[in-house]
Amino acid sequence: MSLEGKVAVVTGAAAGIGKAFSEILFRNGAKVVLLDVNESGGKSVMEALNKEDSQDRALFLSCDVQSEEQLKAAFKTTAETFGGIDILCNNAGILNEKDWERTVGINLVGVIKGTYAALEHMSKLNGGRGGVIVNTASIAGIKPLPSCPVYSATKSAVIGFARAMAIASTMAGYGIRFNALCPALVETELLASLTEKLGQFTVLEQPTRQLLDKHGVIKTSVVAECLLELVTDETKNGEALMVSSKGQMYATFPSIPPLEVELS
Ligand SMILES: NC(=O)c1ccc[n+]([C@@H]2O[C@H](COP(=O)([O-])OP(=O)(O)OC[C@H]3O[C@@H](n4cnc5c(N)ncnc54)[C@H](O)[C@@H]3O)[C@@H](O)[C@H]2O)c1
Ligand SMILES: CCCCC[C@H](O)/C=C/C=C\C=C\C=C\[C@@H](O)[C@@H](O)CCCC(=O)O
Repeated sequence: MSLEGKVAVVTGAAAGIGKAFSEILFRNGAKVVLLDVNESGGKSVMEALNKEDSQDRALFLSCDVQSEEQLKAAFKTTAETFGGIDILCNNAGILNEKDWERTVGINLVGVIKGTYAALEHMSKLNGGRGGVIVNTASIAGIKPLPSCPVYSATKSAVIGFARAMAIASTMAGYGIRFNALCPALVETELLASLTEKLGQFTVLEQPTRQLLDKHGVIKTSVVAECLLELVTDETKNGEALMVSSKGQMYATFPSIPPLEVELS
């Protein structure tokens, strides 16, 4: 699928991985709507992108993914401004074991709210053009991080949500592909101030830091290249793409023959 003229929405676009997603989508020809709670960061990413050509293809809208109302308003503005939505990156996320309910609210509930609000514009059942939705999960959603049990749980959940929605979409005819992207450790602010973020699991901070020392961190641009693959390769549906300093690999999940129910 070519990105020329396509309309993409990225949550958590003001910094880190979301900023890199916005840049790669924009530079491949998409119109990109950047959603974030960080207004100054979001506006500066928008302005930097719009300086790259003269078509004003980047738009920042302030939006907290915890709010269904704000998400619906942002998608409505996107559709009215650019004439539809083809791509959604549910990327906004935090790591905070101390405020674990907020972590669930942003990392999991925010992804579900974003997806359902986007379906109103993207699903062929609602008059949309179809397209692709990618959830930013984490390798911690496949290989749990003991110091971050709630974070790990939210990331397993968004992988499961993408896989189930992929089957639902095929069965119901939404015309939307659903995938999850699972990075290892990435050079962003999410890895800063770990001591405060781990809460009662601060006792496990040392082995987590050793993980960082052992494996290092990857650049956001490497993760963005993986997003491009999931968005443009129309054969990818219900996939979880892992990426680390060792390279990239699609996750395989066990089939459970005696319990398997044929759904598609
Ligand atoms: N950095 C890593 O090592 C790593 C690894 C795997 C997965 N991830 C995931 O990647 C995603 C992006 O994280 P990052 O590393 O770029 O972090 P980051 O902190 O650099 O960026 C996160 C962005 O999300 C925004 N945000 C936070 N809460 C929000 C909300 N309620 N509504 C809208 N925007 C909000 C922030 O303002 C920020 O701009 C997250 O889902 C994270 O879990 C990160
Ligand atoms: C505090 C770092 C948070 C990073 C979150 C991010 O989403 C990336 C996670 C990437 C990799 C996770 C790997 C998990 C490995 C564990 O199963 C185990 O091997 C590590 C044991 C070390 C420990 O923390 O106890």
